[in-house]
Amino acid sequence: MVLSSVLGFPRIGANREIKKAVEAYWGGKATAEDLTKAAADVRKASWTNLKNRHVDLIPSGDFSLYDHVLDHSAAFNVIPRRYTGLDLSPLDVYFAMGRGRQAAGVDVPACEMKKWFDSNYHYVVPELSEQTEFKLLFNKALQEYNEAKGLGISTRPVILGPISYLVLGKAAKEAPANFQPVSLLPKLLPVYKQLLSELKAAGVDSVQVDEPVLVLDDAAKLDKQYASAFAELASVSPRIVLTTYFARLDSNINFISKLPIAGLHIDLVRAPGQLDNVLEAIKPTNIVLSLGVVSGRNIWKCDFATALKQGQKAVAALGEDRVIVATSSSLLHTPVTLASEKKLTPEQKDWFSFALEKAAEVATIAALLSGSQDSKIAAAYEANIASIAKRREFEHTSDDAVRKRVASVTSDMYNRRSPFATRKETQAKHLDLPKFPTTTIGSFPQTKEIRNARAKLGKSEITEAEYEDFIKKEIEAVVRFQEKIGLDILVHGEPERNDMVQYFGEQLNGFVFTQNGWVQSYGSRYVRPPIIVSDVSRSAPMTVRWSSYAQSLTKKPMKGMLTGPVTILNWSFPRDDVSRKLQSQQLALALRDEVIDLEKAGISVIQVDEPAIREGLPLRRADWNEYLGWAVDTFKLATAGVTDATQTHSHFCYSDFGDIFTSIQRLDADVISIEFSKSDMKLLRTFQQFGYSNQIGPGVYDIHSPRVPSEEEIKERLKTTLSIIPADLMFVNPDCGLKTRGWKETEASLSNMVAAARWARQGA
Ligand code: MET
Ligand SMILES: [Zn+2]
Repeated sequence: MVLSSVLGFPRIGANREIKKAVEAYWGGKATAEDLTKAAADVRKASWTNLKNRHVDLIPSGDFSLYDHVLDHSAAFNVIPRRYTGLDLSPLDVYFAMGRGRQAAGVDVPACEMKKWFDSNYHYVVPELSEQTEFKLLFNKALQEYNEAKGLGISTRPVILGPISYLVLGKAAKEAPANFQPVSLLPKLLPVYKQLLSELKAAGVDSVQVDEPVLVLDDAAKLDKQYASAFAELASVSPRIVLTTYFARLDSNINFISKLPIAGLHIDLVRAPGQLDNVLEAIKPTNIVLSLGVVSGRNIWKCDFATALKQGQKAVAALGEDRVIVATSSSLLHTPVTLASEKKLTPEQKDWFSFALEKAAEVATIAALLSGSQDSKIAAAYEANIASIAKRREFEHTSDDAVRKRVASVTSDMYNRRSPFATRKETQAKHLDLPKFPTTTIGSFPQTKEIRNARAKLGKSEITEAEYEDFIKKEIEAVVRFQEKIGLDILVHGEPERNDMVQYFGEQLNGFVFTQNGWVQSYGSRYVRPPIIVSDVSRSAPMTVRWSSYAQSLTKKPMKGMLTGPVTILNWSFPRDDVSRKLQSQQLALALRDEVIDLEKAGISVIQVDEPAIREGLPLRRADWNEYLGWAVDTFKLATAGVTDATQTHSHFCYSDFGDIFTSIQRLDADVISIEFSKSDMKLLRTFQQFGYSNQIGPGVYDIHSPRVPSEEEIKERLKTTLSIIPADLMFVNPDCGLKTRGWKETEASLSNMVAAARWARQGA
């Protein structure tokens, strides 16, 4: 019989219970016991729901209060010294690592976060060195397995594999320059052996060991480590199902198929082409193949016919007992359930599947492959065929004007009129900025009042006019605040925006929205990605009135603020019937019109944020050029329509930009701001090494933590930065927008930042 499986489930809870509970705990409004209880309730609901949808292999241990990589670090005693000896409970140490802590005499910044592969989820980066003393402090997978068992639900524990854990980590400060985290594998393995043998002793039948780094090019060099590690683990472990996702295994399958594993999971949504290769490699073995046919990364209903074809091929090669139907990855990246969506039309609802609906899909496909005679299964198949046909019909309706406009884009539309050096001079005259101009990344604190006003407007409890008034007052307050603090390029603060992508999606044609489609970005921060369903166009200016209102309040330059085409695309659920390139081009043309309109309205500094450009980079290097080609081009298409006097900015965060350095240069933005405050200076050295020619504002402090950086700290940072970046190219700004911060810390931090910039001016 073909079994069904789900690799992981959203943690937020159907009604955002976990977000609320965690934030209440942080705010001192709930106890640790309250939090533990909320977590247990959500786990119970998830397991029960999966069981009710007839999923055979239900995950446990994948739940997290903040991040699953952080969970492993906490359990493995990978706790940097700065978080110990502070007299904090283990739970508070855990949260301090995730988000920093500044209270009652304790002042520690958060650990670094990084994007989880090519998703918008961020994990907390383990810090490793020879001094790391791995110890199994607790066995989370076992605890949750037993918890489910107590509820009468049998589960398959999920853990992050040892090699991925190390590769995703970084060298701690004390480690020598050439230190490779993966060199710690022999020291880490005993911990995994203990963890796995405890699972086995508890009666666990099989365990899901995630090794997502196996889809990366560099994994080819780790073949020996994989062979020795899994040989050791297999001897003490329950049966191991090795899971890979988000891309293809390519030649790595050659060594993977020789590992002593019971099962292998591959992603057939992202990489359907790998099936033949993998089947051939594992056919002579006993390995069970888990087919990731239901997308864990998008929300379109699965096309059963396609999934069945893949499934039948696998069954023909391996037999029913060696095939599992699964989600392509954890469902962490999808919302919990369509059932909470009250505003989608029945037609739209019929297009989508969220996590719980996807669970039903894997179960149905598995039943179909097992030759089920159940009439409900047959009916589900019929219904799927009908839905898919209807969606295909809808997809064929296109907006001809938009398609024609994309086709008629000319090459001069991609380039500014003059080269950067000329523009820099023109802008210097036009803007009259001091040396080391200070600015922010755009958003100011999204206070409760702002969220309330928006909610009230949504429920028609206040009128449009009242809302406008409210937003105007907010903008005015933000402008006055920035003048008082002494910033040089001001922003309007983005109070009118719920989210930097959703806000634009709501005003563009071609998008639909969910009410409750929350997806975790980091910690307790969740976003509701819009869904692109058809051709994209702009009906009217989107930001001009707010920006020009803000500009009318001050003599200082007001920066217009837009989200770039690649980021809108990457942070939405894209269509799967046309290319990402085409969707990005359509977005770029809409934004180009907006940029030109802003300039016409007297806005001389325009920032087009592309924080997600790096995250959209394909995981396999062979695919990079194609992506970077259109990603950079579409950014340029969006921004290049202005005169030399207009200063374009762009912003990037959370990435290893070294990889895409030449593409960042090719964007040709006049100023870029980058997040790097938590990484080391390596990134800036890359810019130096390659001779980045335009202006740059390396984030001088970390906004993802409530912690206030001291003036001294910022000066130190400026000093180091200035040893690498020429003074006349340097801007001074935080590393990202301030929307998640409170006013108090914002005021303190920005004042320190401005003071540090003034100090730098004197010295320079
Ligand atoms: C994730 S990047 C955020 C950029 C946006 N302009 C903001 O400030 O918040
Ligand atoms: Zn950012």
